[in-house]
Amino acid sequence: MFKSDGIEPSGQAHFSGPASSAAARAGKDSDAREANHTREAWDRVRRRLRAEIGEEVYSSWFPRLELDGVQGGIVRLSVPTRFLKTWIQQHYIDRLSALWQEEASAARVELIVRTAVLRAPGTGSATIRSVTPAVRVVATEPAAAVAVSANPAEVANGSPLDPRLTFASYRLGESNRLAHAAAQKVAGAPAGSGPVFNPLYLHAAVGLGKTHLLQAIAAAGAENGRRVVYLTAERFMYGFVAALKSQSALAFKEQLRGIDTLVIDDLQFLQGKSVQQEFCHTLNALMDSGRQVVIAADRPPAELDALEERVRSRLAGGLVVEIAPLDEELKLEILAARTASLGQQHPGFNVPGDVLGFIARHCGQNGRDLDGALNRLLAHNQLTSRAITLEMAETAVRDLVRSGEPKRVRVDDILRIVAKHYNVSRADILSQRRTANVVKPRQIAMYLAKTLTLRSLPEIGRRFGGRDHTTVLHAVRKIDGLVGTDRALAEEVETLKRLVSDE
Ligand SMILES: Nc1ncnc2c1ncn2[C@@H]1O[C@H](COP(=O)(O)OP(=O)(O)OP(=O)(O)O)[C@@H](O)[C@H]1O
Repeated sequence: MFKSDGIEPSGQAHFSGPASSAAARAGKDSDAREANHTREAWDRVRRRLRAEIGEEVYSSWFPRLELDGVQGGIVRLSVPTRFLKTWIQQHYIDRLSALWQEEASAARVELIVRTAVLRAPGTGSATIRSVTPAVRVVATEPAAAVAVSANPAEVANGSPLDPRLTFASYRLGESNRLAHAAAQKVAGAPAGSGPVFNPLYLHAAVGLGKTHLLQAIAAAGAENGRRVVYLTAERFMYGFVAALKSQSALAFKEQLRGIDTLVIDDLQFLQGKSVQQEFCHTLNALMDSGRQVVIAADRPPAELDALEERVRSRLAGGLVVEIAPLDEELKLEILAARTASLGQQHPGFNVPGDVLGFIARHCGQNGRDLDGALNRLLAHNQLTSRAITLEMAETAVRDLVRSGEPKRVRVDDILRIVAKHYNVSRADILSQRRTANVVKPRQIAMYLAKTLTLRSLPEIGRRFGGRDHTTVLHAVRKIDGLVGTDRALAEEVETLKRLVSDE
C-alpha cells in the first residue's frame, strides 16, 4: 500500500543534478521508493483487471492506458484518444477505481486524454507533458497549415504530428522491412503523381510502430510537396459527427477530398453506421480520383468486424502489410537509438550494452515497452544518482520484467486452490456428482480456467474429467453472469483469482 504521493503529475516532473547533501539524497531515495510503490500498485491493478476481463477484452481496450501520476490520493490515468476515454469511462471506471482503492487506498481515479501531448523524454513512462504548439499537419501551401480550430470543417486539417516520428528515427529489421519500404515509396511519390498501392494498409499489434510509420509518411510526403492529411479514426469520427451537427458536412467532405494523401490511424476505432458510410464514400471518392490512402489498424481488414463487408474488401484490395513483433536485434537497435537521443537531452545518461541486452530480452515486446524501460532507468538514475548497471537495472525495471512475461497459470493449481477453498476434494470436482456443494466449485474452477489460462473450452473439458466443451461454456457463462449480479460471489471469485495468480 502506498500512503503518500507517488509519481509526480503530468508536466511537473523535474530532475535535478546529483544531490549535494544527505538530506537531498534521502529525499530522492524516498521519492524513488514512492514511485516504485505506485508502479507496483499499477502493475497489480493491471494484472487483476486483465485476469478479470480476459486477455481478449483487455488487449482491445487497455494496452494504451497509462499511469500518468498520483497526487493527493487521486490517480490519473491517460489514454491516447477521446473515444477510448469515453469507452473506459462508461464501462470500466468503477472497476478501475475499486482496484486502485484496494491496491493502494486511492481515493479516486481520473481519466484523461493525452492527444496532442508528447512523451517528455526522461520523465518515466508514467509521465507526460503537454507540448505547445501542437504540430499541425502538413500541407504544401502555408495557408493550409492552419492552427487548431474548433470549427468541425477544419478537422480535415488533421491530427497533431509528433516531430520525432520520422523515417530518420525509424529502425529497420526483418519484421518491418516491407512495411517501411512501402511507406517510403508512398511518401516519396512525386506530388500530383498517381497512387502507388491503394490503399496501403499496415497492421500490427500494439506499439510495433504503425503510428511512427504513418506520421513519417505524412511528414515526408508533405516535404515532398504532397498535400497530406493525417487523421486518427477517432478524429475522423468526431469531426464528421461535429460537422453533421453544425451542418458543415459538405465543407468537411470537400476539404478531405481536396488532398493528395489521406492517412488514417487506428482504424479499428471507427464505429457507427453513418460515420462508416461517410468513411466509405470518402475512401471511394479519394481512390477513384487517384488520391493515395494509407491506413493503419491493429488487425487485418478481414478482422475489422465493426466495418461493413464492402469497406473491408475495399481496404483489402490494395497492399496489406503486417508489421511482425520486434526481434531481439531490432529491439536493440531501437534501444540504442533511443538511448542516444535521451543522452543528448540528459548529458551523462549512458546505458551499458549488457543492460540494453537485458531490456531487449526481458522488458516486453513492443516499442512502447522499450521506451518505458529506458525512461524508468533515466528516472532512477536522475532521482538516486546511481550509475546504470545491470544490478541497478534489474531493480529499476523489475515490475516491467514481470508484466512482460506474465506468469502462466496452471489448471492443476486452479483445481487445488478451488477445492481447498470450498472444502471439497479435487476428485469431487472432477467427478460426475451434481450436488450443489460440488457443482458451484466446479463451475467456478472452469470459469477461472477459461479466464486465467489460454486453454480452449475442449481442453478445459478434458482436464475436468472429460467433459464436453458445451458444459464448460455453460459454466463460464453462468459464473460470468453471476459475477455481475451477486456481489458476494464476485468477491469470492476475486479472492480465488488472486490466490491462483499469486501461486
Ligand atoms: N522500428 C522502430 N524504430 C524506432 N522506433 C520504433 C519502432 N517501432 C516502434 N517504435 C517506437 O515505439 C513506440 C510505439 O510505436 P507506435 O506508437 O508507432 O506503435 P503503434 O503500432 O502505432 O501502436 P498502437 O497500436 O498502440 O497505436 C514509439 O515511441 C515508436 O517511436
